[in-house]
Amino acid sequence: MNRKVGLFFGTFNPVHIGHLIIANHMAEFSDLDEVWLVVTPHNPHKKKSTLLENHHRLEMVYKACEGFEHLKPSNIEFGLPQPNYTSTTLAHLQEKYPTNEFCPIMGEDNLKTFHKWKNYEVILENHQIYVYPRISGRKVENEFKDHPKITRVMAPVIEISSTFIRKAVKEGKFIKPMLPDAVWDYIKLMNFYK
Ligand SMILES: Nc1ncnc2c1ncn2[C@@H]1O[C@H](COP(=O)(O)OP(=O)(O)OP(=O)(O)O)[C@@H](O)[C@H]1O
Ligand SMILES: O=C(O)c1ccc[n+]([C@@H]2O[C@H](COP(=O)([O-])O)[C@@H](O)[C@H]2O)c1
Repeated sequence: MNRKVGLFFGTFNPVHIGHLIIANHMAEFSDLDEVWLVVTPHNPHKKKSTLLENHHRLEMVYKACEGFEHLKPSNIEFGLPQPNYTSTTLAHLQEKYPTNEFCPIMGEDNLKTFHKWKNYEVILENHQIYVYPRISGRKVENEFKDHPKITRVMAPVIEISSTFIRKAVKEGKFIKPMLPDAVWDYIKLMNFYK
């Protein structure tokens, strides 16, 4: 049987409830059978300076997904060339799991810069992209507006970022509700982001 797998890519430094709510919402309220949270070693558009090691970010995603039947952590990009281009990862996954149908998941904000991604036309040709709403100023008025390969899924908008969390932890703020409990505990235990 073909499984429809949503791919939620991110650096997850750290994974937070904003990520988890979207991933779970996609798994529960769209036709995706499951959602993989793909931990990216190096986003082509971001600096690596404040990044925790790959295995720590993966461990936090693993802890965040525990107890969610349809959410899975993925380290598939760890063995691929860096920076990690999504088109390369998709080609690799399709070869490894030929019967799965892979559908990248992205926020509406990412759709605005999607034309700058490497081989974005190839991604659109071969994959259905699932887009959820974000608050991000102006609406998307570009070539992707009513694109047939884009499926929109309504989901709650939760404006938390990993940047905010890293800064708050550094300042000693108590922000436990913004993170899955096990992730908060792990950050404390390991003394991350101090
Ligand atoms: N609060 C949120 N709600 C929904 N999607 C989010 C949220 N925060 C980030 N995302 C999206 O989740 C994916 C992974 O996010 P990423 O790991 O880059 O987190 P981030 O919080 O944006 O990180 P940073 O603040 O370090 O840049 C990206 O596609 C990003 O756009
Ligand atoms: O393939 C690309 O050209 C490309 C360009 C920018 C971002 N991405 C991927 O998109 C994911 C989310 O990006 P971001 O910037 O919203 O954190 C991240 O895991 C990146 O690897 C991919």
